[in-house]
Amino acid sequence: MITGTGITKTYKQRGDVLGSREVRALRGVDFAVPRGGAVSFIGESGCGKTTLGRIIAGLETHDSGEIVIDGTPMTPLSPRRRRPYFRRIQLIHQDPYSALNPTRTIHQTLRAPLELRARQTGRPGSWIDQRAGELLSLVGIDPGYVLGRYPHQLSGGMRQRVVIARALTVDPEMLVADESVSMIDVSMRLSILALLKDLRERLGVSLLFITHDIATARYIGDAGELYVLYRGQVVERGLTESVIHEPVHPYTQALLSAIPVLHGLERPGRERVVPTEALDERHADEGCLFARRCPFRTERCEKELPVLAGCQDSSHEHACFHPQRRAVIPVEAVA
Ligand SMILES: Nc1ncnc2c1ncn2[C@@H]1O[C@H](COP(=O)(O)OP(=O)(O)OP(=O)(O)O)[C@@H](O)[C@H]1O
Repeated sequence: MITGTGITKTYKQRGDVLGSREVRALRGVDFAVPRGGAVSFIGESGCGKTTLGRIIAGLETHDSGEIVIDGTPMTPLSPRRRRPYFRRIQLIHQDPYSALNPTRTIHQTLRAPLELRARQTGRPGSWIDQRAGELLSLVGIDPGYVLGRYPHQLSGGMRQRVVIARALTVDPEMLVADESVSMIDVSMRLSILALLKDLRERLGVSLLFITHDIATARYIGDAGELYVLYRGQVVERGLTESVIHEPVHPYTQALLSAIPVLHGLERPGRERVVPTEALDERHADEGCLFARRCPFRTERCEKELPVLAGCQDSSHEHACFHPQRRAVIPVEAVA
């Protein structure tokens, strides 16, 4: 079980004539990924998804909050003592092209971490090549075909499978997949997603999926939870099917709509969700983070920040002063 409580992260960005500025990538994110569970984070570009994935995988530090892995809080531990915990969490990068060393064959790529694993677990040297073969078969590729090849000799889909096999060399408890299919051919995407689901079922690894695509989140996390992230804050969270079928936060509703228009409104004429580009986010830190784009905002929204809480009208949590089920035109309806 991996949990995070109140995770914050602020970056200092060097600016132009206006000087440097701070970007609050994460503003107190709470999450829980149960053993063998599936959790998806969804949100548009810049909402903090990648930052969160890297923090969870131990590749980035956070400013405040706590990550607890199997009951052990990480903050009091030295970086050296944290390492074995974070090794249980493997990040699968979105870009299989840059994730593999182009000068190494697939055999060399898998052999290095397996040698370490063999030493850690007291296994004989003969186990290493046998395990490399097993892992490649597990991810659906013929070891005989790929072991002697270099990454550039493989298709994008195969490369991504090798990246997944490499992640499995350390027997992880959780895979963090950051837009893992966005950079491979459309025809290959579904099979990689199916592979991740299959690995979850067969190996019992939990899956944290980070995406901007609602259809992907739905496919991967059908039996799990969906977190909707907006400007570093979780604005809606619950069972994936519940959030998708009965979203109550206007941002989730906009994400689910094929076009950013919400129907069934009490305030006709103001229904358009303002596109992000139209906003100067620097001065938008007061009140609800979504208020300036929201067709349902009231005075309260401009002054107070809503926090994540449950409500009578839905089975999941949201951070909104005016949560309401509203009809959404599903993405599939506009193909
Ligand atoms: N190393 C960094 N230095 C400064 N700012 C950063 C850094 N990494 C991320 N940011 C900023 O933090 C915010 C969140 O970025 P992040 O990459 O986590 O978002 P994202 O949702 O994954 O976006 P995308 O889907 O475009 O990758 C963005 O405004 C981004 O510009």
